Amino acid sequence: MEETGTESEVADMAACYQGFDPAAYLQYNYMPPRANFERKDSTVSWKLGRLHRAFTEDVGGELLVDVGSGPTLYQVLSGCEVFNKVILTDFLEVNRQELKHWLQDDGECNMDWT
Ligand SMILES: C[S@@+](CC[C@H](N)C(=O)[O-])C[C@H]1O[C@@H](n2cnc3c(N)ncnc32)[C@H](O)[C@@H]1O
Repeated sequence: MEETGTESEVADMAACYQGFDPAAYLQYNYMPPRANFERKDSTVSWKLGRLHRAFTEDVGGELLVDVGSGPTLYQVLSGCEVFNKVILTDFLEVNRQELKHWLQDDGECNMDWT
């Protein structure tokens, strides 16, 4: 069967992400020195603040679906307060695995989100 334009674009995007390393991504983007959850003036603190505001003032409901979660879940932390169920998604198995490690608390995750 012939691929549609959308299927082909998704396949191209998946190819771009091959070799994606969740541990390196988390280290670079969400750990000091580049990121610091302890500092109020850091980018991650700003993002958490904006997400908290959006979730507490603007939206809420039964189901929150985060598309392209990557190996992170900070983006839904405030959402957990106002949605009954949260689904994290990613087309990379390595990212889904990273999140499963944290959920299962098996000591294999690269970042502790608690
Ligand atoms: C920038 S990364 C993760 C972002 C992460 N939530 C953060 O804030 O750092 C974007 C993720 O989206 C995923 N992704 C891209 N296109 C997607 C699609 N069409 N369906 C599902 N996941 C997708 C990639 O695998 C990648 O892990």
